[in-house]
Amino acid sequence: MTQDELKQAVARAALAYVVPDAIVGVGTGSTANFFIDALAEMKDRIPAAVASSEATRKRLEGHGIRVLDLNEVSEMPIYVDGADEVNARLHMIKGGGGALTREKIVAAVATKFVCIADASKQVEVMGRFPLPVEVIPMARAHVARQLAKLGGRPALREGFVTDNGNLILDVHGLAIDDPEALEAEINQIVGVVTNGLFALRGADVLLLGTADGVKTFVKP
Ligand SMILES: O=C(CO)[C@H](O)[C@H](O)COP(=O)(O)O
Repeated sequence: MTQDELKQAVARAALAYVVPDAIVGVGTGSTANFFIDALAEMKDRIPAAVASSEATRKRLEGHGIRVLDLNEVSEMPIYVDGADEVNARLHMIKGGGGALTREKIVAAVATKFVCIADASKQVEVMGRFPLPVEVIPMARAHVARQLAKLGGRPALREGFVTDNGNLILDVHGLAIDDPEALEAEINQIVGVVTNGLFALRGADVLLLGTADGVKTFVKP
């Protein structure tokens, strides 16, 4: 199976977690796009969705799915999104598409985070994928110096501005042996909006696309 077929398979499997008559939170990226396309088939059974990026909002609306502002929503049973890396504790690195902050905010409101990923995203130790950090533009150099003190090599994502008008530093070479501690530590740096570690609030369910079919992992 191709990587896209694996992504499509997990996207379809995630439909089983969508709660009829309830709002669904939707992530960003190519796997999330397959989920949006699959969700369109059951759009009559969901009242609306919340989008984690402008790209996702456009794709949902393109399918005729109503998109609500998160501030209008107090309960959301599930949030479905992809990941750049995911470990056995269902901690993730996210933000390859630069939508990490909105993804983290929408996920925080959801009761259950369903991660959909092809098998290439499963890792023992996270960190091969550079960790995205969203930064207020005037703090870019300061934050880069602080990240270097943590042992990372930050690189500005050239020509990229987030939906929030900020910049992304992609941090290479970080040793991520304690993802929860590192997530908290990076978020303490003044000028950081958030970082792409999703460990303090990881996924609750991982649907992993493999050559042997979709495997389900539940947060230990
Ligand atoms: O965090 C993300 C976007 O900010 C994506 O979920 C992550 O980059 C995975 O993307 P894809 O499904 O295209 O592999």
